[in-house]
Parts: sequence; structure tokens; C-alpha cells
Amino acid sequence: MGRKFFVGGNWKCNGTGEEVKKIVSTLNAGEVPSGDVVEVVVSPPFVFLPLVKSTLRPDFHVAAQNCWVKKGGAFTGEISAEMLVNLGIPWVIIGHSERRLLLNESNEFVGEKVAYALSKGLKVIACVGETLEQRESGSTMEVVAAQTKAIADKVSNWANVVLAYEPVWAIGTGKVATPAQAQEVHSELRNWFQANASPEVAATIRIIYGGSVSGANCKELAAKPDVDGFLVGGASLKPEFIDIIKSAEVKKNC
Ligand SMILES: O=C(CO)COP(=O)(O)O
Repeated sequence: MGRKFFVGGNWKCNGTGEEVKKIVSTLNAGEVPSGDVVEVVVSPPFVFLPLVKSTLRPDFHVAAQNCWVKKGGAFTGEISAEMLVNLGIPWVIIGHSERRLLLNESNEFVGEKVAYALSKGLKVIACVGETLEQRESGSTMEVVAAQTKAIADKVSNWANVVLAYEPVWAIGTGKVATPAQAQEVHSELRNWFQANASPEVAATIRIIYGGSVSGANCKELAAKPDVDGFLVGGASLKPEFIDIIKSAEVKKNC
């Protein structure tokens, strides 16, 4: 199938310098499947990017958690895609629901950000997902399709994009989507790409799941055919992140 399992760790707005060093040393000591089997990317807060990049094992990569929508300039408090490229940061997370909901990032704004970051040579973890209210009203697919379409309106080459399906009701709540719920949305997203991008994009794009992923639930989720990995929040700060990376073995044996 050729979609390499992908495990991202989103550290969000957490950590002191000491804590970051501890997490990195745990990751560096972890025994995980080889880079042919799994791609691992961790995303510390901006201020720790240079520290993590310079101390993290070379088979793991780093991502920023956001970047500005266009070229840098007079945008106080923002970090540009150019700066990330200059620092040698290969990945950026864009459109996380915490930014969409708390900072009012619209679908269009997220689409523009993804396009600009890609144009500068960054690889993008683009996030989509519905709220509990939207799920309960039956509009999950409509919501994630609109979020994906706003990206597709500005992006035609998806080779450097990983799509993270992160239902808002599952983030930080301990209420993980069931493997069947994740599979259903991932497979519908793949159908969406088939109809709206191309069969090649549908077959090759990695669609990863995020929302209360843990060492205990990752294997069952990883066994689903359209779950190509995870974007992990809370558990990525803990040693169990290594167990989540190891769930790539499940996929290898499917
Ligand atoms: O938002 C997430 C990753 O981006 C998921 O967070 P949790 O794993 O803490 O639920």
C-alpha cells in the first residue's frame, strides 16, 4: 500500500527546559521500529525547537505547531514559514482545532497557511475535525469535507501533506473515538480525495487519527485499514509515546 505509518507528538503549550530535556532523553533511549516502518515527528513549542532539533535522535524529526500565513514582516508574535525553513525545521502543524476554535482560524485561513507553508518547502500536518455538537447533529462528514476542501482550493500537490483527523470531542477528554468511528471518517475522507483530488492522492495520502490516543488504545486503532498513524497530545509527553510508535508494527503485520 506504501503509506508509511506516521506518529506525531504534539506537545502543545507544555514544558520547561528541564522537562523537554527529559522527554528527549526518553525518546532517544526508546527502542522503536526502523524508519522504513514508521515516521516519527515531535512538535515542541517554538522556543524549544532549536534545543529539541539539536538533541533529538536523527531518525525522529521536528515540527512547529503553527506558522504565519504569508511571508514574515510586521506581524508581532508570529513565526514565519521562512524562519522554520531557516532553522531546518521540516514540518509544521496547521489548523489544529485549538487554533481554529480559540483563535478563530477559519477554514480559508487554514487553507492559505497550508499552501504558503508548502510553497516554502515545509511538510504539513493539516488538522480537521468536528465538535461534539456537529457529530451529534450528523454533520461530521460535511464539516471535515469543508475543512479539507478549503485546503484543496489552494493546494493541488498533496505529497507533503499528512491529514490529521482529530474530533474535537476526543481531544484531551480521554474519550477516544472507537476504531470503527475513526475508520469510518478516514475512509470517507479517502473517498472525498478520490472524488475531488485524484485516485492517486486518495491512495497515497496519510490520514492519521488524533484525540486521546494512548499506549492502551493505539493498537486497535492502528489495525484499521485507513488509519495511517496518530497525532498524539498528552501521551506524547510521557514514556508511553514509545508504545504508540511501536503500534506501527500492527500495521506491518496487517
Ligand atoms: O490534539 C491532539 C493532538 O494534536 C490530541 O490531544 P490528546 O492526545 O491530548 O487528546
